[in-house]
Amino acid sequence: MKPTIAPFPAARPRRTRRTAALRALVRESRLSTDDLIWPVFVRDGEDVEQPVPSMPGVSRLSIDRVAKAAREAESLGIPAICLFPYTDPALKTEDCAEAWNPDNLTNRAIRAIKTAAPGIAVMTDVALDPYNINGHDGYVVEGEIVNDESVTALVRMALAQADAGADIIGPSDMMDGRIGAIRSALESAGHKDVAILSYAAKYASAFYGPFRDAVGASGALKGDKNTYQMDPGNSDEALRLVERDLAEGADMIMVKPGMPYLDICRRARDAFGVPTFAYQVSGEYAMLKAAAANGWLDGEKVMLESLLAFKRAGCDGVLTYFAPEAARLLNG
Ligand SMILES: NCC(=O)CCC(=O)O
Repeated sequence: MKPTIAPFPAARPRRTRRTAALRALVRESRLSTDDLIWPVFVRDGEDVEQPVPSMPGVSRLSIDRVAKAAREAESLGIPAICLFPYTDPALKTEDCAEAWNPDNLTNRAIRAIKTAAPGIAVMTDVALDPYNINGHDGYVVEGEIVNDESVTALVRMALAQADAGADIIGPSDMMDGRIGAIRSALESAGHKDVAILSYAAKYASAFYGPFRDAVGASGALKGDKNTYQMDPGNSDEALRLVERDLAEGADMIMVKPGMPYLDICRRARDAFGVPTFAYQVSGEYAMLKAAAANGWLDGEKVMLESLLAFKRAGCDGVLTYFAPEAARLLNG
């Protein structure tokens, strides 16, 4: 669409910016609590809230506290919560068997949330890194991250999460073929209504640093994730991956990280028109929090502006550690 604009002074675009009421009338994108997915870190214990130093305001929560957080999220109008486990290093192995333990942290947390806050959607993460002694999202065999064997394990993990009651499965591992494999396993197991939000365009980014501290993966990770996550220089490839994941049965797609990749959000939205999400990752959160703590930025304003930018870029919603803080402001 080519916008039509009369020559000055017939057109004075400042007319519609003159008052708050006029600006509200012509605003193109809006942020609401409906747009938020809240990522939460789960740890062992009872009544524990352990702050993550590189993510001010974010804590690892014991399951009882996760249930409480879910109730709070529900009352704030946040539609979904996404679980990430901080796994005891003693449970990390080469075969990653804890990943499909029906009683692992994530699966227990799903059940606790379903009891405490049945109205909220529970999203889970599918990748082996929280359970892998090597810190990688797939199996490591002789220094290589092997694809097909990893997919078999990821399917087991996803099935255990669906059995525990997950509403949305979020494969973040970036192995090839995992969406189709998970989709057909879910169908066969009778989980035909469990949705898949595919981390379709997940980049090998340095913005994940604080997250790896939060889930205790920084120490475990040997090497980097460049052979499976995307090269930050690529854009056409992201569209191919989104198309592939949709063809394999993804219901929704994600671009990750968020702020440095808004161009990818826009391209994906325009090309496919499917429910599109972005993940405003830990490093993005940490940057804004650090600048605000120093008084260099207005924390609340940059938070809301950064979240609105995802909507403008075509996203339906955003995974953000700011979710409860943003929701409180949005609810006024
Ligand atoms: N699979 C989930 C992540 O890698 C999150 C990254 C972040 O928040 O930095």
